[in-house]
Amino acid sequence: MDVRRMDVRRMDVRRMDVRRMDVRRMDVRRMDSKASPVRLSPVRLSSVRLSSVRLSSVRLSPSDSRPSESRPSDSRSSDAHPSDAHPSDPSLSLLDLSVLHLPHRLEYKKPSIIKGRRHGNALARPVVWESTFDPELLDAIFKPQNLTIAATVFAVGKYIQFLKDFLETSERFFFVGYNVHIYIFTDRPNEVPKVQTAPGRKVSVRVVPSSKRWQEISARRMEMVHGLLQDIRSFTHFIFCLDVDSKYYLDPRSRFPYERRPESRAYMAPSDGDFYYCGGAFGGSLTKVLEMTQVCSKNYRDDEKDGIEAAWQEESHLNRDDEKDGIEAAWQEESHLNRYFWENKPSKVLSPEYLWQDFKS
Ligand SMILES: CC(=O)N[C@H]1[C@@H](OP(=O)(O)OP(=O)(O)OC[C@H]2O[C@@H](n3ccc(=O)[nH]c3=O)[C@H](O)[C@@H]2O)O[C@H](CO)[C@H](O)[C@@H]1O
Ligand SMILES: [Mn+2]
Repeated sequence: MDVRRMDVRRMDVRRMDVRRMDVRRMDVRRMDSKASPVRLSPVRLSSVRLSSVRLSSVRLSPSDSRPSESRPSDSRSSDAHPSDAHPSDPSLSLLDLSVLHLPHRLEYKKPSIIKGRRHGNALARPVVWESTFDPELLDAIFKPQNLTIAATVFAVGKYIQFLKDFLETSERFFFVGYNVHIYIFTDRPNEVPKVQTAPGRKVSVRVVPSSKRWQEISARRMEMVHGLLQDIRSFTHFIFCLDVDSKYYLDPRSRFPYERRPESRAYMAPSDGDFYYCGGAFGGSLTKVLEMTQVCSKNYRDDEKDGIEAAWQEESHLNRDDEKDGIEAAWQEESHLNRYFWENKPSKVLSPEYLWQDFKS
């Protein structure tokens, strides 16, 4: 999937709002699940941080999901452990105190994400960002409490192919050191990959009906998750319900999508780089931007003139369009921009809040 082909909108931070855009109307949907070199830049993709790692996701067209005669009541459970119950644990009752109910039809100003980061927003609820918490401190407080964390993940139809990555990266990043129980809902129990789990962690499978409509698969998760929660409520403290087409990652800079071919003037060695800067929002004083655009455009043109295309054409990391003419840096001007900012550090770096991937609007 090429995220560049998706619509990235410029967001005015003063009027920032969660946008709802149906990604299903985009080309991405028609992507063949077999041919899926996913190029997601770490900065570009909206991400969720759980336990200090990013969870990024891709989606497939679930067109080959099979209809099924079976009904929801076919769901089988193989995972209840009532003997583990510790209902008197104080953290269970504490959770209820955190619920705020909105008085009927009260109108109020939209909470600010910007102010909320430092001062608490209109809801007196923090917006959780990296650096607004200290993972070591949280672990020191929560680990001794012997908490049980559950996660649900649906892998129906061909989405089963995502499960291996999901499970393997969960094992490495998702609440490491806690009791973790992952509940897989699938119509293909025989295809669930075997993944080695550390002590205290387990995975179990619940069989659910197939469906040919992805809308139904996605929507019926609420009902099935609800059913599961009834079974596990007495011995589970927290639950996270996750898309299976996700995986956790902590990318080293050697894996940033910089230009990696030494022939290019945008080349970045594996040990180079600070951040991956996206090309969709930059600015500054006129003279600085003038310098920058001059260097980048000259380097781009000189690369082109050098006719290194023969060598480049063989590069496997080129996307299809690049292969055709073989003259562009991996990510065109963005690659040159990244090289430039490696040598000439920008005076300010904007967070991904300033240019967010819009999946929905
Ligand atoms: C990252 C994110 O915000 N994802 C949400 C977005 O979905 P996405 O656009 O990410 O949709 P999606 O195709 O990932 O479907 C959601 C999930 O349903 C499951 N699935 C779907 C199709 C299928 O054939 N088999 C299967 O198992 C699977 O776990 C998948 O991860 O909008 C959906 C609305 O319906 C859900 O709210 C998703 O949670
Ligand atoms: Mn998804």
